[in-house]
Amino acid sequence: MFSRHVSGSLRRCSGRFPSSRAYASVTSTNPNRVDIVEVGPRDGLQNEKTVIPPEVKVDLINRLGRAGMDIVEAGSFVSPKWVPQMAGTADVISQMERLHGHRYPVLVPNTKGLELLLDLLAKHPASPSTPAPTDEIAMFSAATDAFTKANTNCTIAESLARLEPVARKALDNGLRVRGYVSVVITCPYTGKVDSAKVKEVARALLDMGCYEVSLGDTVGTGNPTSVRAMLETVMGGSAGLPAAKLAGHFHDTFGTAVANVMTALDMGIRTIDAAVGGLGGCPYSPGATGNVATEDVMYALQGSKYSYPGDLNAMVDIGAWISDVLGRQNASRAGKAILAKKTRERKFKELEPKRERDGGNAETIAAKL
Ligand SMILES: CC(C)(COP(=O)([O-])OP(=O)([O-])OC[C@H]1O[C@@H](n2cnc3c(N)ncnc32)[C@H](O)[C@@H]1OP(=O)([O-])[O-])[C@@H](O)C(=O)NCCC(=O)NCCSC(=O)C[C@@](C)(O)CC(=O)[O-]
Repeated sequence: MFSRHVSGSLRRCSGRFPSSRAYASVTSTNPNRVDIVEVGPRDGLQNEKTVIPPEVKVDLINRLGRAGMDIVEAGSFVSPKWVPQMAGTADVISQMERLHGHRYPVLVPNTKGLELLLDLLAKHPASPSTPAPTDEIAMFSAATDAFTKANTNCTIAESLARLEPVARKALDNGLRVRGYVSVVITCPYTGKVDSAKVKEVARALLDMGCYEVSLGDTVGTGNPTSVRAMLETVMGGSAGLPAAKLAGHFHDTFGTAVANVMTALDMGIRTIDAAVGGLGGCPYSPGATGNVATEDVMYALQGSKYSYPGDLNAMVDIGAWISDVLGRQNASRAGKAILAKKTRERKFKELEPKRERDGGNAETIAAKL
């Protein structure tokens, strides 16, 4: 089967959710700079049917970094009994290229996961030439008990109680902490989700010291109307959460993920999670498809007021490469269209000598391609 820049200063957060170690998410002072958290190597690969060899994961992360993706979620320290695809993250993050100014968050579900990570970091300290494997964890809860139980074997309240000491210890060890709330629109087990619950869980994660909470439409049923309504609840009212502390994480099950990204940006959110080639899915969200494709987000933002990291053409090539390696369809619409255009242009160029020889008409030949 396996055949084959941007860095900016981190701003300390202030205001409603003070934490001496917390950081604002936006790495640029440009108010229209969109941070893309490339989640392909983690969210993308965790749902593959076969376990991906560490060298493929390392290759993917290295390619993404070289393509200018400056925040790459590199893996997770979860139970291998629950998500075998993420076993070997320690090897991956100690072997991957660590580029200065880039961030490589890893998912941690409990104290055990954090301890495994801290042991690894002790063995691979930063040096003047090489940054530490990571300086950031991501913790996750959800907006329904049913999903939290399926994903982490506990209720929401138990998960928050479990995560609180993880956040404290991570912050004490100089790590940034990001949070996730899953199933912010629909739960695969209980249906429509109450946005007030999303707000409550996101607030709890921010209060623990998360510098940002990513709101996950895990099932991918959201559309601009439901996403807007959810964000209005989360961000609205006197106790509304600030857009600067939120990120959007949209799966593309119903083909609305790019529209949902644009809705989130419209509402002031400036951090978007995306996966190259539209990889991914959550093992505990049956029927959901991959994340919004990074290439599709980049393409949608072209010519807009928004700037973003990374090189679209390089990402298109990586999307094609990893889809090929995994033997799966490339789920990026923009990626496939750009590749098809590149193929047409290459063929057109290859036919140039023949065209000249035959006195052929360039437009006629181009039309045949
Ligand atoms: C939370 C637990 C561990 C509870 O699982 P549990 O079975 O209740 O935990 P446990 O403490 O009884 O441990 C069971 C076994 O796992 C081991 N163990 C325990 N913890 C770890 C660890 N950290 N690393 C390595 N091993 C661990 C532990 O040592 C023990 O091993 P044994 O004694 O049987 O040999 C489990 O449910 C789990 O790992 N869940 C993770 C599920 C997951 O990764 N889901 C995908 C990520 S979330 C997501 O994708 C959504 C998101 C973020 O993308 C946003 C969105 O789209 O919504």
